[in-house]
Amino acid sequence: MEVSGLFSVPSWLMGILVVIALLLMYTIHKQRYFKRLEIPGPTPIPFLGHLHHVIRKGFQDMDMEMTQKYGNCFGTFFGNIPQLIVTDPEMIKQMLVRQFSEFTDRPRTIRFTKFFDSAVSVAQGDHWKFLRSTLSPTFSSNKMRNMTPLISKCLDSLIKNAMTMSEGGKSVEMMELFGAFTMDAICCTGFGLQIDSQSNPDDPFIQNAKKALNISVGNVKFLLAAMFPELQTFIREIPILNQEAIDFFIQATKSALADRREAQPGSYNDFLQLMINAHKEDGGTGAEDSQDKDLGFDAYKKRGMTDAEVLANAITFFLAAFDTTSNLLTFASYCLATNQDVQGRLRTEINEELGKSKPTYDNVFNLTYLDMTVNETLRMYSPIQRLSRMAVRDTTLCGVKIPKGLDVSVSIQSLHYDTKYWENSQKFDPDRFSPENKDRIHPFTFLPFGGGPRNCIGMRLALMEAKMAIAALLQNFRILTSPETEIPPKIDKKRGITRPLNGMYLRLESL
Ligand code: HEM
Repeated sequence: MEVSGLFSVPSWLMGILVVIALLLMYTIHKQRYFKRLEIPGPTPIPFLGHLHHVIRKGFQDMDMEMTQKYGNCFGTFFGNIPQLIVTDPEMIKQMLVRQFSEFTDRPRTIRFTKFFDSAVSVAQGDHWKFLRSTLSPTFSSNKMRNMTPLISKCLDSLIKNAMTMSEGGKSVEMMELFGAFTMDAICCTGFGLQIDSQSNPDDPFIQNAKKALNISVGNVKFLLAAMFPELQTFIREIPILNQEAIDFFIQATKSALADRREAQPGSYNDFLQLMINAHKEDGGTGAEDSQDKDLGFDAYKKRGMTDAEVLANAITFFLAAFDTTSNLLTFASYCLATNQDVQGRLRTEINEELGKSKPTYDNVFNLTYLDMTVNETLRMYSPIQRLSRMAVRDTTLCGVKIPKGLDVSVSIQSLHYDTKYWENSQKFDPDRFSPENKDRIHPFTFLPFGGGPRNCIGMRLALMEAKMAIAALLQNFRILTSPETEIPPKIDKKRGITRPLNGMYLRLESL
């Protein structure tokens, strides 16, 4: 082919150049999204957007650096998918609470395995409303109170395990200690399963939970979906979770379900049972039953939960509860080891209020300084770094135009470290949350469990478990740093969950 009569280019090369030009036009058009809305933000790289920052720095550091530079509302790109990052408390309040009806859904930025479309965390519209209203009663204070004996049993194993691991003054890897405790607690409170992963760190539940959560974003389907969001209708199965591990949990849940069907009515009082009660035998079966069309709230209620929904939600609870709660405990122990004054004050409170009594739901929720300490740990090391909503229709948020479908993400850590709201924000200081100071905390600047009607459904369970475990640990041990303790701990940037990169080694001295 002749170009302007000057030189000739083979047609195959011309074809390639045209395709490249079209692809470039596509990505440039996509990435002009925020320019069209007049929203500031860093310049994206064609196709990748800001994915290279996510991979290199992780969400936490990327969000904090960009917030410093572009303010509390700016646009970024996950591949070619626009994401508005917000840290303005007023905008957050509007989105999570006041304008919730316009932001009911979480974006399916990348549509992972179709199986999870039936999970309460992923479901949208009336399907979410139905699942949330069916599952919420499981986490009432009364249900939590009734679970005290189950957690108490797991605490006995935690203390026994801590004794063994710390024998001879050895450093204890706290992620391992608390990972096993959290797994035992989820299994018994959620599924009535008595596993003792604390005596057996190679327990398949622990191993598979770790495997399942080892999220990999380096696969071709994932990158294609980020670069060409339109293809997501066709690319529905993006295997970022480890399928072998998910299959393990599917089998474990199926066998727990089979046990229930043979058990006497009233034998179980956990959330698996609640789902079974809401389950309809002639509902759909199998993962294919996931929701592609919205039936409407009343029709869902009438239909009850399907097999696919029971399974997807059981597994979601496993996964949502494991890393979050165990990392909260890991960082709480680090904060106590590096702040002996706080640890001393907390032990005094525990001794005065509990003495030698075992921690229970009621007695730990009465401990003010424990609550302050847990909150400050959650501020500094929020296990979840971002929370997201999607506009279900065109709207505005505090004057900013938000088109339907836009992913609006709140950078939790940027908020938690913002010196406008938190004086000396790098300092661990539980007194920020004292009854006298609490009222001075700017609303919607502390969001470890999210906010509004779609906040964390498991918050009460997580706080109960964490508070009972800290109280039991301080009744039995002094937590100290060891030569292996990394101060400050490096954070694993490759995960959306805040966890130490190199483990958390501390010493536990028996009291
Ligand atoms: C320290 C522990 C935990 C932390 C920090 C945490 C944090 C969060 C956050 C930030 C969200 C998003 C909220 C929002 O978008 O506004 C969330 C949602 C969720 N969490 Fe948790 N979580 C924890 C423990 C748990 C536990 C123990 C469970 C279950 C047993 C759980 C189940 C869920 C579910 C199912 C959702 C989605 C709720 C919905 O979409 O309706 N989480 N969590």
